[in-house]
Amino acid sequence: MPIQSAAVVGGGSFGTVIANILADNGIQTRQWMRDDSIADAINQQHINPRYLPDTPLNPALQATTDLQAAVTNADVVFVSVPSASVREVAEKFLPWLQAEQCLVSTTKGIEPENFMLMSQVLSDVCPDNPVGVLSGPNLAKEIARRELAASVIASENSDLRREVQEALSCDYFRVYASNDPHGVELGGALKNIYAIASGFVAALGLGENTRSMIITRSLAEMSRFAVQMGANPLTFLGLAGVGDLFVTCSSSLSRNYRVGFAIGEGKTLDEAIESLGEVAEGVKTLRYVREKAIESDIYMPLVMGTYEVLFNGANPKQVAQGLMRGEMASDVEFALSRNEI
Ligand SMILES: NC(=O)c1ccc[n+]([C@@H]2O[C@H](COP(=O)([O-])OP(=O)(O)OC[C@H]3O[C@@H](n4cnc5c(N)ncnc54)[C@H](O)[C@@H]3O)[C@@H](O)[C@H]2O)c1
Ligand SMILES: O=P(O)(O)OC[C@H](O)CO
Repeated sequence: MPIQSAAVVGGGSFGTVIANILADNGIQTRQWMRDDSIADAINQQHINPRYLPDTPLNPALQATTDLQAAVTNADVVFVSVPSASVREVAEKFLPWLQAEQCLVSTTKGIEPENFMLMSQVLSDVCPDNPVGVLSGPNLAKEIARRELAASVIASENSDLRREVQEALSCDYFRVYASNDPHGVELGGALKNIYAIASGFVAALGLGENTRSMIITRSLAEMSRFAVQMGANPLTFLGLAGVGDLFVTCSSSLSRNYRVGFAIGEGKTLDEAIESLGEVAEGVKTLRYVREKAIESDIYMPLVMGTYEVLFNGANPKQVAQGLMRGEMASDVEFALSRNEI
Protein backbone atom coordinates (compact mmCIF):
# COMPACT_ATOMS: atom_id res chain seq x y z
CA MET A 1 0.00 0.00 0.00
CA PRO A 2 1.44 3.42 -0.87
CA ILE A 3 2.22 5.66 2.08
CA GLN A 4 -0.60 8.16 2.61
CA SER A 5 0.34 9.70 5.94
CA ALA A 6 3.67 10.29 7.65
CA ALA A 7 5.10 11.66 10.87
CA VAL A 8 8.53 13.27 11.14
CA VAL A 9 9.89 13.32 14.67
CA GLY A 10 12.40 16.19 15.00
CA GLY A 11 12.26 19.86 14.12
CA GLY A 12 15.82 20.32 12.82
CA SER A 13 17.12 20.93 9.32
CA PHE A 14 16.99 17.35 8.02
CA GLY A 15 13.64 16.53 9.61
CA THR A 16 12.23 19.64 7.97
CA VAL A 17 13.49 18.84 4.45
CA ILE A 18 12.14 15.28 4.68
CA ALA A 19 8.76 16.52 5.98
CA ASN A 20 8.63 19.08 3.16
CA ILE A 21 9.36 16.49 0.43
CA LEU A 22 6.61 14.25 1.83
CA ALA A 23 4.14 17.15 1.88
CA ASP A 24 5.18 18.15 -1.67
CA ASN A 25 4.42 14.57 -2.72
CA GLY A 26 0.85 14.88 -1.43
CA ILE A 27 1.39 12.77 1.70
CA GLN A 28 -0.40 14.05 4.79
CA THR A 29 2.58 14.95 6.98
CA ARG A 30 2.82 15.98 10.63
CA GLN A 31 6.19 17.14 11.99
CA TRP A 32 6.76 16.94 15.73
CA MET A 33 9.09 19.30 17.58
CA ARG A 34 9.47 20.63 21.10
CA ASP A 35 9.48 24.34 20.31
CA ASP A 36 6.04 26.03 20.10
CA SER A 37 7.30 29.11 18.31
CA ILE A 38 8.93 27.06 15.51
CA ALA A 39 5.76 24.94 15.14
CA ASP A 40 3.66 28.13 14.93
CA ALA A 41 6.00 29.59 12.29
CA ILE A 42 5.79 26.41 10.19
CA ASN A 43 1.98 26.39 10.42
CA GLN A 44 1.43 30.10 9.85
CA GLN A 45 4.39 31.47 7.86
CA HIS A 46 5.40 28.08 6.34
CA ILE A 47 9.02 28.57 7.34
CA ASN A 48 11.35 26.94 9.91
CA PRO A 49 12.98 30.17 11.17
CA ARG A 50 15.69 28.52 13.26
CA TYR A 51 17.00 25.82 10.92
CA LEU A 52 15.94 26.72 7.35
CA PRO A 53 14.94 30.38 7.38
CA ASP A 54 15.31 30.81 3.60
CA THR A 55 13.19 27.83 2.54
CA PRO A 56 9.47 28.27 1.87
CA LEU A 57 7.73 25.12 3.10
CA ASN A 58 4.65 23.43 1.68
CA PRO A 59 1.58 24.98 3.38
CA ALA A 60 0.10 21.47 3.77
CA LEU A 61 2.90 20.50 6.20
CA GLN A 62 1.48 20.50 9.74
CA ALA A 63 3.82 21.08 12.68
CA THR A 64 2.85 20.07 16.20
CA THR A 65 4.33 19.83 19.69
CA ASP A 66 1.92 16.97 20.49
CA LEU A 67 3.83 13.73 19.89
CA GLN A 68 0.72 11.56 20.20
CA ALA A 69 -1.09 13.59 17.53
CA ALA A 70 1.97 13.39 15.26
CA VAL A 71 2.56 9.64 15.30
CA THR A 72 -0.97 8.22 15.75
CA ASN A 73 -2.05 6.40 12.55
CA ALA A 74 0.94 7.64 10.49
CA ASP A 75 1.86 4.93 7.96
CA VAL A 76 5.54 5.74 8.52
CA VAL A 77 7.40 7.60 11.27
CA PHE A 78 10.74 9.20 10.31
CA VAL A 79 12.98 9.73 13.34
CA SER A 80 15.29 12.72 12.92
CA VAL A 81 16.61 13.79 16.30
CA PRO A 82 20.26 13.62 17.45
CA SER A 83 21.45 10.12 18.38
CA ALA A 84 21.60 10.94 22.10
CA SER A 85 17.80 11.50 22.07
CA VAL A 86 16.53 8.69 19.80
CA ARG A 87 15.85 6.15 22.58
CA GLU A 88 14.15 8.74 24.81
CA VAL A 89 11.90 9.94 21.97
CA ALA A 90 11.04 6.39 20.80
CA GLU A 91 10.11 5.41 24.36
CA LYS A 92 7.78 8.43 24.43
CA PHE A 93 5.94 7.56 21.20
CA LEU A 94 5.82 3.77 21.74
CA PRO A 95 2.44 3.81 23.59
CA TRP A 96 0.71 5.34 20.53
CA LEU A 97 2.29 3.06 17.91
CA GLN A 98 0.51 0.19 16.12
CA ALA A 99 2.52 -2.80 14.88
CA GLU A 100 1.94 -2.07 11.17
CA GLN A 101 3.50 1.43 11.33
CA CYS A 102 7.00 1.60 9.79
CA LEU A 103 9.88 3.43 11.48
CA VAL A 104 12.72 5.02 9.50
CA SER A 105 15.81 6.46 11.18
CA THR A 106 17.64 9.34 9.50
CA THR A 107 20.01 9.75 12.45
CA LYS A 108 23.73 9.14 11.87
CA GLY A 109 25.14 8.15 15.23
CA ILE A 110 25.83 5.39 17.73
CA GLU A 111 24.49 4.66 21.22
CA PRO A 112 27.51 3.81 23.38
CA GLU A 113 25.85 1.17 25.58
CA ASN A 114 26.16 -2.07 23.54
CA PHE A 115 27.38 -0.01 20.54
CA MET A 116 23.89 0.19 19.00
CA LEU A 117 23.03 1.92 15.74
CA MET A 118 19.81 3.93 15.65
CA SER A 119 17.74 1.33 13.79
CA GLN A 120 18.79 -1.16 16.46
CA VAL A 121 17.70 1.29 19.16
CA LEU A 122 14.32 1.68 17.40
CA SER A 123 13.92 -2.11 17.12
CA ASP A 124 14.92 -2.48 20.75
CA VAL A 125 12.25 -0.02 21.90
CA CYS A 126 9.59 -0.94 19.28
CA PRO A 127 10.22 -4.66 18.55
CA ASP A 128 6.92 -5.14 16.65
CA ASN A 129 7.52 -2.47 13.99
CA PRO A 130 9.34 -2.78 10.64
CA VAL A 131 12.44 -0.57 10.70
CA GLY A 132 14.52 1.09 7.97
CA VAL A 133 17.41 3.52 7.63
CA LEU A 134 17.62 6.54 5.33
CA SER A 135 21.22 7.62 4.70
CA GLY A 136 23.32 9.14 1.93
CA PRO A 137 25.08 12.33 0.77
CA ASN A 138 22.31 14.62 1.98
CA LEU A 139 23.34 18.07 3.16
CA ALA A 140 19.98 19.40 4.32
CA LYS A 141 20.60 22.96 3.16
CA GLU A 142 21.25 21.85 -0.42
CA ILE A 143 18.13 19.67 -0.51
CA ALA A 144 16.17 22.60 0.90
CA ARG A 145 17.28 24.61 -2.17
CA ARG A 146 16.00 21.72 -4.32
CA GLU A 147 19.50 20.92 -5.60
CA LEU A 148 19.55 17.39 -7.06
CA ALA A 149 20.42 14.72 -4.48
CA ALA A 150 20.06 11.01 -3.83
CA SER A 151 19.79 8.83 -0.76
CA VAL A 152 19.45 5.17 0.24
CA ILE A 153 16.59 3.45 2.04
CA ALA A 154 17.91 0.30 3.66
CA SER A 155 15.79 -2.37 5.28
CA GLU A 156 15.37 -6.10 5.31
CA ASN A 157 11.66 -5.42 4.67
CA SER A 158 11.13 -5.06 0.89
CA ASP A 159 7.65 -3.47 1.28
CA LEU A 160 9.12 -0.74 3.49
CA ARG A 161 11.93 -0.08 0.97
CA ARG A 162 9.57 0.27 -1.96
CA GLU A 163 7.02 2.39 -0.10
CA VAL A 164 9.66 4.81 1.18
CA GLN A 165 11.24 5.06 -2.29
CA GLU A 166 7.84 6.03 -3.70
CA ALA A 167 7.02 8.43 -0.86
CA LEU A 168 10.26 10.41 -1.06
CA SER A 169 11.16 10.37 -4.77
CA CYS A 170 10.58 13.64 -6.60
CA ASP A 171 12.19 15.84 -9.26
CA TYR A 172 15.16 16.71 -7.05
CA PHE A 173 15.44 13.72 -4.67
CA ARG A 174 16.05 10.14 -5.83
CA VAL A 175 16.00 7.19 -3.43
CA TYR A 176 17.90 3.94 -4.02
CA ALA A 177 17.28 0.67 -2.17
CA SER A 178 19.58 -1.50 -0.07
CA ASN A 179 19.08 -4.67 1.96
CA ASP A 180 22.13 -3.95 4.15
CA PRO A 181 20.79 -1.59 6.84
CA HIS A 182 23.78 -2.25 9.07
CA GLY A 183 26.29 -1.20 6.37
CA VAL A 184 24.26 1.81 5.26
CA GLU A 185 23.88 3.02 8.82
CA LEU A 186 27.52 2.45 9.72
CA GLY A 187 28.52 4.41 6.59
CA GLY A 188 26.47 7.41 7.77
CA ALA A 189 27.80 7.28 11.32
CA LEU A 190 31.48 6.59 10.59
CA LYS A 191 31.98 9.18 7.83
CA ASN A 192 31.41 11.94 10.41
CA ILE A 193 34.74 11.03 12.05
CA TYR A 194 36.64 11.37 8.78
CA ALA A 195 34.85 14.63 7.95
CA ILE A 196 36.42 16.05 11.11
CA ALA A 197 39.86 14.81 9.98
CA SER A 198 39.29 16.30 6.50
CA GLY A 199 38.42 19.60 8.15
CA PHE A 200 41.88 19.67 9.80
CA VAL A 201 43.54 18.90 6.47
CA ALA A 202 41.68 21.73 4.75
CA ALA A 203 42.51 24.24 7.50
CA LEU A 204 46.19 23.30 7.34
CA GLY A 205 46.19 24.09 3.62
CA LEU A 206 47.48 20.65 2.64
CA GLY A 207 47.22 19.77 -1.07
CA GLU A 208 44.69 17.93 -3.21
CA ASN A 209 46.77 14.71 -3.21
CA THR A 210 46.62 14.78 0.59
CA ARG A 211 42.85 15.28 0.56
CA SER A 212 42.36 12.40 -1.87
CA MET A 213 44.62 10.16 0.23
CA ILE A 214 42.68 10.97 3.42
CA ILE A 215 39.26 10.34 1.84
CA THR A 216 40.33 7.08 0.18
CA ARG A 217 42.13 5.70 3.22
CA SER A 218 39.10 6.72 5.32
CA LEU A 219 36.96 4.54 3.07
CA ALA A 220 39.40 1.65 3.57
CA GLU A 221 39.33 2.14 7.34
CA MET A 222 35.56 2.52 7.72
CA SER A 223 34.80 -0.48 5.54
CA ARG A 224 37.38 -2.58 7.47
CA PHE A 225 35.57 -1.67 10.69
CA ALA A 226 32.07 -2.18 9.24
CA VAL A 227 32.90 -5.63 7.86
CA GLN A 228 34.11 -6.65 11.34
CA MET A 229 30.70 -5.44 12.59
CA GLY A 230 28.87 -7.67 10.06
CA ALA A 231 28.26 -5.23 7.16
CA ASN A 232 28.65 -6.01 3.45
CA PRO A 233 31.83 -4.28 2.11
CA LEU A 234 30.13 -3.62 -1.24
CA THR A 235 27.70 -1.25 0.50
CA PHE A 236 30.64 1.15 0.89
CA LEU A 237 30.85 1.56 -2.90
CA GLY A 238 27.39 3.15 -2.85
CA LEU A 239 25.83 6.48 -1.92
CA ALA A 240 25.72 5.71 1.80
CA GLY A 241 29.43 4.80 1.79
CA VAL A 242 31.75 6.62 -0.58
CA GLY A 243 28.97 9.07 -1.56
CA ASP A 244 28.34 10.39 1.93
CA LEU A 245 32.04 10.23 2.86
CA PHE A 246 32.97 12.34 -0.16
CA VAL A 247 30.40 15.10 0.43
CA THR A 248 30.93 15.33 4.18
CA CYS A 249 34.72 15.43 3.79
CA SER A 250 34.49 18.18 1.14
CA SER A 251 31.80 20.63 2.17
CA SER A 252 31.81 23.50 4.62
CA LEU A 253 28.04 22.86 4.91
CA SER A 254 28.96 19.77 6.94
CA ARG A 255 28.96 20.44 10.68
CA ASN A 256 31.54 17.73 11.30
CA TYR A 257 33.89 19.18 8.68
CA ARG A 258 33.42 22.63 10.23
CA VAL A 259 34.39 21.34 13.70
CA GLY A 260 37.57 19.83 12.22
CA PHE A 261 38.34 23.00 10.28
CA ALA A 262 37.99 25.16 13.40
CA ILE A 263 40.37 22.88 15.34
CA GLY A 264 42.83 22.97 12.42
CA GLU A 265 42.71 26.76 12.73
CA GLY A 266 43.75 26.49 16.39
CA LYS A 267 40.43 26.50 18.27
CA THR A 268 39.89 24.06 21.16
CA LEU A 269 37.22 21.37 20.79
CA ASP A 270 34.90 23.25 23.17
CA GLU A 271 35.35 26.47 21.18
CA ALA A 272 34.73 24.65 17.90
CA ILE A 273 31.51 23.06 19.21
CA GLU A 274 30.31 26.32 20.71
CA SER A 275 30.85 28.30 17.52
CA LEU A 276 28.99 25.60 15.53
CA GLY A 277 25.85 25.87 17.73
CA GLU A 278 24.47 22.54 16.36
CA VAL A 279 25.22 18.86 16.95
CA ALA A 280 28.28 17.39 15.19
CA GLU A 281 27.63 13.68 15.73
CA GLY A 282 31.20 12.70 14.78
CA VAL A 283 32.71 14.00 18.03
CA LYS A 284 30.91 11.37 20.13
CA THR A 285 31.08 8.72 17.41
CA LEU A 286 34.88 9.09 17.38
CA ARG A 287 35.06 8.22 21.10
CA TYR A 288 32.77 5.21 20.79
CA VAL A 289 34.43 3.85 17.63
CA ARG A 290 37.92 4.23 19.09
CA GLU A 291 36.88 2.23 22.17
CA LYS A 292 35.29 -0.45 20.00
CA ALA A 293 38.35 -0.64 17.72
CA ILE A 294 40.65 -1.12 20.71
CA GLU A 295 38.32 -3.70 22.27
CA SER A 296 37.98 -5.64 18.97
CA ASP A 297 41.60 -5.11 17.85
CA ILE A 298 40.71 -3.36 14.56
CA TYR A 299 43.47 -1.35 12.88
CA MET A 300 42.18 2.26 12.63
CA PRO A 301 45.11 4.71 12.49
CA LEU A 302 42.97 7.64 11.27
CA VAL A 303 40.53 7.21 14.15
CA MET A 304 43.42 7.00 16.64
CA GLY A 305 45.14 10.09 15.21
CA THR A 306 41.92 12.13 15.06
CA TYR A 307 41.17 11.18 18.67
CA GLU A 308 44.62 12.42 19.76
CA VAL A 309 43.97 15.79 18.10
CA LEU A 310 40.45 16.23 19.48
CA PHE A 311 40.81 14.92 23.00
CA ASN A 312 44.53 15.08 23.83
CA GLY A 313 45.51 18.34 22.14
CA ALA A 314 47.93 16.72 19.65
CA ASN A 315 49.11 18.90 16.76
CA PRO A 316 47.10 17.93 13.62
CA LYS A 317 50.05 18.46 11.29
CA GLN A 318 52.34 16.24 13.36
CA VAL A 319 49.64 13.57 13.59
CA ALA A 320 49.13 13.66 9.79
CA GLN A 321 52.91 13.41 9.31
CA GLY A 322 53.13 10.49 11.76
CA LEU A 323 50.50 8.53 9.81
CA MET A 324 52.83 8.48 6.78
CA ARG A 325 55.14 6.16 8.72
CA GLY A 326 52.43 3.64 9.66
CA GLU A 327 52.89 -0.07 9.01
CA MET A 328 53.19 -1.21 5.38
CA ALA A 329 49.65 -1.72 4.11
CA SER A 330 47.50 -3.05 1.29
CA ASP A 331 45.59 -0.60 -0.94
CA VAL A 332 42.34 -2.62 -1.22
CA GLU A 333 42.21 -5.18 1.57
CA PHE A 334 39.28 -7.04 0.03
CA ALA A 335 41.60 -7.79 -2.94
CA LEU A 336 44.93 -8.22 -1.08
CA SER A 337 44.44 -8.89 2.61
CA ARG A 338 46.60 -7.14 5.22
CA ASN A 339 48.40 -10.33 6.20
CA GLU A 340 49.29 -11.20 2.57
CA ILE A 341 51.45 -8.16 1.73
N1 LIG B 1 21.50 18.24 8.61
C1 LIG B 1 21.84 17.41 7.65
O1 LIG B 1 22.36 17.82 6.60
C2 LIG B 1 21.59 15.94 7.82
C3 LIG B 1 21.52 15.16 6.69
C4 LIG B 1 21.30 13.80 6.82
C5 LIG B 1 21.15 13.24 8.09
N2 LIG B 1 21.25 14.04 9.17
C6 LIG B 1 21.13 13.38 10.47
O2 LIG B 1 19.82 13.58 10.96
C7 LIG B 1 19.85 13.78 12.38
C8 LIG B 1 19.13 15.07 12.69
O3 LIG B 1 19.83 16.07 11.99
P1 LIG B 1 19.37 17.56 11.90
O4 LIG B 1 20.32 18.23 11.00
O5 LIG B 1 17.94 17.68 11.62
O6 LIG B 1 19.69 18.00 13.38
P2 LIG B 1 19.51 19.40 14.03
O7 LIG B 1 20.61 19.52 15.00
O8 LIG B 1 19.30 20.42 12.97
O9 LIG B 1 18.09 19.23 14.79
C9 LIG B 1 17.78 18.20 15.62
C10 LIG B 1 16.35 18.47 16.17
O10 LIG B 1 16.12 17.56 17.22
C11 LIG B 1 15.65 18.28 18.35
N3 LIG B 1 15.99 17.55 19.55
C12 LIG B 1 17.18 17.42 20.15
N4 LIG B 1 17.06 16.68 21.27
C13 LIG B 1 15.76 16.35 21.37
C14 LIG B 1 14.99 15.62 22.32
N5 LIG B 1 15.54 15.05 23.39
N6 LIG B 1 13.66 15.52 22.12
C15 LIG B 1 13.09 16.09 21.05
N7 LIG B 1 13.74 16.79 20.12
C16 LIG B 1 15.08 16.92 20.29
C17 LIG B 1 16.30 19.63 18.23
O11 LIG B 1 15.59 20.58 19.01
C18 LIG B 1 16.17 19.86 16.74
O12 LIG B 1 14.88 20.32 16.43
C19 LIG B 1 21.34 13.78 12.79
O13 LIG B 1 21.69 12.56 13.35
C20 LIG B 1 22.09 13.95 11.50
O14 LIG B 1 23.28 13.23 11.47
C21 LIG B 1 21.44 15.37 9.07
O1 LIG C 1 26.38 18.33 8.78
P1 LIG C 1 26.87 16.95 9.05
O2 LIG C 1 28.36 16.86 9.15
O3 LIG C 1 26.14 16.31 10.19
O4 LIG C 1 26.54 16.07 7.74
C1 LIG C 1 25.25 16.09 7.21
C2 LIG C 1 24.92 14.84 6.41
O5 LIG C 1 25.16 13.69 7.18
C3 LIG C 1 25.61 14.75 5.09
O6 LIG C 1 25.13 13.64 4.38
